[in-house]
Amino acid sequence: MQVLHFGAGNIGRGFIGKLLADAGIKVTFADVNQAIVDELNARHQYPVNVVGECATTEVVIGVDAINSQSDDVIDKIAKVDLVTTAVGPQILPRIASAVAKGLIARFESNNTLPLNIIACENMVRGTSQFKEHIFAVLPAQYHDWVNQYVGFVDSAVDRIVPPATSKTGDILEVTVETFSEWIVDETQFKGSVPIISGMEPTDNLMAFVERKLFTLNTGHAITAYLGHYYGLTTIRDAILDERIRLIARGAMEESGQVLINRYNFDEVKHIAYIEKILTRFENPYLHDDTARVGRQPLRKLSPSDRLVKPLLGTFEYQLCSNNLQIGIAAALNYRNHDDEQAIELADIIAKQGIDKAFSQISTIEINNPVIAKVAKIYDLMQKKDF
Ligand SMILES: NC(=O)C1=CN([C@@H]2O[C@H](COP(=O)(O)OP(=O)(O)OC[C@H]3O[C@@H](n4cnc5c(N)ncnc54)[C@H](O)[C@@H]3O)[C@@H](O)[C@H]2O)C=CC1
Ligand SMILES: O=P(O)(O)OC[C@H]1O[C@](O)(CO)[C@@H](O)[C@@H]1O
Repeated sequence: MQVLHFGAGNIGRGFIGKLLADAGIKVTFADVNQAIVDELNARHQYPVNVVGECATTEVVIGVDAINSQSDDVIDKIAKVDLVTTAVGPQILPRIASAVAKGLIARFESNNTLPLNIIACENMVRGTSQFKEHIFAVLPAQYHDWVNQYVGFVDSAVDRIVPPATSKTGDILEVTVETFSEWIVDETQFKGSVPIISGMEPTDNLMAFVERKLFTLNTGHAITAYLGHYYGLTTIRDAILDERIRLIARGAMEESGQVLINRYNFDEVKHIAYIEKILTRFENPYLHDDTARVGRQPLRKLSPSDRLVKPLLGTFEYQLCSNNLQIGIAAALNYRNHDDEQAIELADIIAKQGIDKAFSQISTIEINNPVIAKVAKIYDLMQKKDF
């Protein structure tokens, strides 16, 4: 089996590429970072530090790489069995055209073997969204053929992999936590579902996607934004701060009540899931900056993402949302001159005022009482009086 994986970054090298290579699959990375591409082709292997109570270094072998802006990508897509991505949601539209050209090349070479495409991004049904970008640039005459032979498989991906500086200066070295979870929608595959150790098929993907995104990512983002508010630069320091921990845990529990109502999750197991997440945030072997976890606050405040979507869920089931409101106010209060979206967020608030800005970003009606409640907390935070 052969895979083309877009994005030789933290998740690409540290999770998805590793898992596939460990399963004996031939992995080719496609990336825009030529230094990484060259190094992968020079060595065909790289080290992964798996850190937790027992630390090990595992070497991923047999890999190579191509530049994702070269025509090599088109040739590869014509031949491989699987395409995966871990590039970031904002990059998916940018690689759609290369993938569309690859699918045309596959059609022209009459390759009717099943191809499956899996986007491994922090998104709800990210592969389905990727398919829309691909179909927007793929001429209509190929749509039926692609629908017949190409599976667009949604997934949920969970492993904390912050950027880490190698002691030896190795640009390929990556450091990951022990925990990992990759869940794929078995109903969307073309051909038989491949058996790959570490890739778990399910027929109930939405429950897993929402459980991960609206628990781990909700708590993580709130920890990052409150950490920033209190002047703490790492997730570990932030989650060890009792004020932040209470709110992050409370927000995960509020979001959890929505999930329990929606998916009938077992309450005791869900609380245990939250506790496990809190220990993962505390991992003393990972250095994870609040700026990484809080990156792109406009995306994180959008209606279908980890902050506002759980809040909307509390309206649906008439549940309490005090901690989510604090977390959202902290996100609105996030300022970082190195983050384009944080700059844009500050600009929107300066021009429109907090009430209108939050209403516009979240799409919540301006008259909804939650707008005023969040704005009040935001104002206190602005005055450093929260
Ligand atoms: N790092 C983490 O702990 C986790 C990240 N994720 C998700 O995985 C995705 C990737 O995140 P990271 O690996 O952390 O980011 P990263 O920034 O470490 O890696 C992204 C890679 O994509 C490459 N890239 C950018 N433009 C490209 C293009 N046009 N073609 C090919 N490659 C391109 C970059 O050069 C980089 O190597 C994101 O959607 C993130 O939300 C999900 C779970 C955990
Ligand atoms: O990658 P994003 O969506 O910007 O968000 C950062 C999040 O990604 C992760 O790194 C992995 O899920 C989380 O640790 C964190 O909540």
